Amino acid sequence: MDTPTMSLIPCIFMLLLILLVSIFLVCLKPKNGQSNIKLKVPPGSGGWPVVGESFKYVSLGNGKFMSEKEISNYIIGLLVASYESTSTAVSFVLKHLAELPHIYDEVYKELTKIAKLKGEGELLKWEDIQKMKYSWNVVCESLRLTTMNSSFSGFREVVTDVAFSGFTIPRGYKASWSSYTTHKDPECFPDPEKFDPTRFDGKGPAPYTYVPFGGGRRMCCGKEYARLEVLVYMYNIVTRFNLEIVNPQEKIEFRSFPIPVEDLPIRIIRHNIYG
Ligand code: HEM
Repeated sequence: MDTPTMSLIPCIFMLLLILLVSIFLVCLKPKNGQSNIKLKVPPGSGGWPVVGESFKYVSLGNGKFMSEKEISNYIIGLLVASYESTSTAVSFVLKHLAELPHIYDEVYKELTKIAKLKGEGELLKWEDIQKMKYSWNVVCESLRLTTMNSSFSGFREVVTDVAFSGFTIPRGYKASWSSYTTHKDPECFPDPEKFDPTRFDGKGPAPYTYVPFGGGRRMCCGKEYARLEVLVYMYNIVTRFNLEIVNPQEKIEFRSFPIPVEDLPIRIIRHNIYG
């Protein structure tokens, strides 16, 4: 019988979208009439307002409510920042695991050890996530090589004149930063194209050389949540399936997010860690 092949990206996108919308709805639901944000629940909604509608009722505290433009900006911001980033991260972790059997084997050892200490079907606990050190190093290395913010990350105001590569960027200018070149700089990461999770052992890379989540005051506020999502996903895949890449020559286009041009087909082969 043929082993199943699936195009992972659409499946991952769909699962994460459902998860995010569910979490969002749970956050919006007032608990015993009390909520962190001031919500006026639309009449007849039974306490479960739909996402877009709900924003209309969030008070800005000065008797004003959000405009439709602001609402759509927030929703698009939420989708791009949280859902595209994490689903892309998961896709590339699976790609690296499928391409590099020696890395898969180490992750498999770590994750099955955790699984076997639990009952079959028992859910992960917070302490289990803390034990996934090698697996997290693999995620970090995957994020380094296929950095999300490949061409553009956002703007920073230049606070002092900066001389760079024969150019002067004057104080007060807005500069767009990207981690792509830093992550591939051999001075920061020797043999930069090599997939090597041990770079993150011990103290790991020097400060501000590894910045997939940005840095400073505007650093990604979803980092820890993303870590949880990616590790839980990885655990559930690796403890159930072996992975084989279908087209090792598949090209990756780097737009604002890296995109495998053929949707990254991966062959999944079921295994049972309990024998
Ligand atoms: C692997 C997954 C993720 C990556 C690689 C990522 C990366 C980033 C980066 C590079 C920034 C810009 C940081 C800066 O300017 O210094 C950012 C900002 C942000 N991220 Fe993430 N992110 C991820 C997941 C998430 C998730 C899951 C959420 C929400 C649940 C989220 C919410 C945000 C928000 C709201 C901002 C704007 C923060 C601000 O401007 O103060 N991100 N993210």
